[in-house]
Amino acid sequence: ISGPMATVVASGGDGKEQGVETSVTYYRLEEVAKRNSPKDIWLVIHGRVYDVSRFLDEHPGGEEVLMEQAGGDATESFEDVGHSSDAREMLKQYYIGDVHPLLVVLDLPHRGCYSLRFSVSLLHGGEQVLLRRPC
Ligand code: HEM
Repeated sequence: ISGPMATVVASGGDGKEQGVETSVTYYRLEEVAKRNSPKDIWLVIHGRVYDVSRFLDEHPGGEEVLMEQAGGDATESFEDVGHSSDAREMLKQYYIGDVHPLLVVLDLPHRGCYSLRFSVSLLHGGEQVLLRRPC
């Protein structure tokens, strides 16, 4: 992988909706991690990448909690708060792309143990892959 991101164009649905194409930009966690300054903040929530730079001032929970998660995976803290459905709806405004499942694997640490299950829907119709580095 040479660049920080990859863009994949997938045609949607069963092929009946002709001309409907969804373009998704995939980011590496490495690239997201760089966006951690007060003027440039990205977060990952449920595998999706959000640019919340212009949301800092508006967040009802304050900017500090967003700063703490800057450049990282905020899924757990986002869920712990029990955000309302309105809050979930707001996410769409800041969505910029997905974390690519394969790029997640490339970003995994070479040391330490982990066990990760993910689906490679792009390659094989939703097949589940279990990746494990034992302790
Ligand atoms: C783009 C991502 C986020 C959006 C759109 C968002 C949106 C909101 C909204 C609309 C509220 C008002 C209450 C509600 O409707 O649930 C809220 C409250 C809150 N948020 Fe977020 N939030 C985001 C990320 C986060 C993250 C990552 C944290 C990390 C801890 C967080 C912590 C909080 C807290 C603590 C409150 C409670 C404030 C209170 O009740 O006094 N939020 N958020």
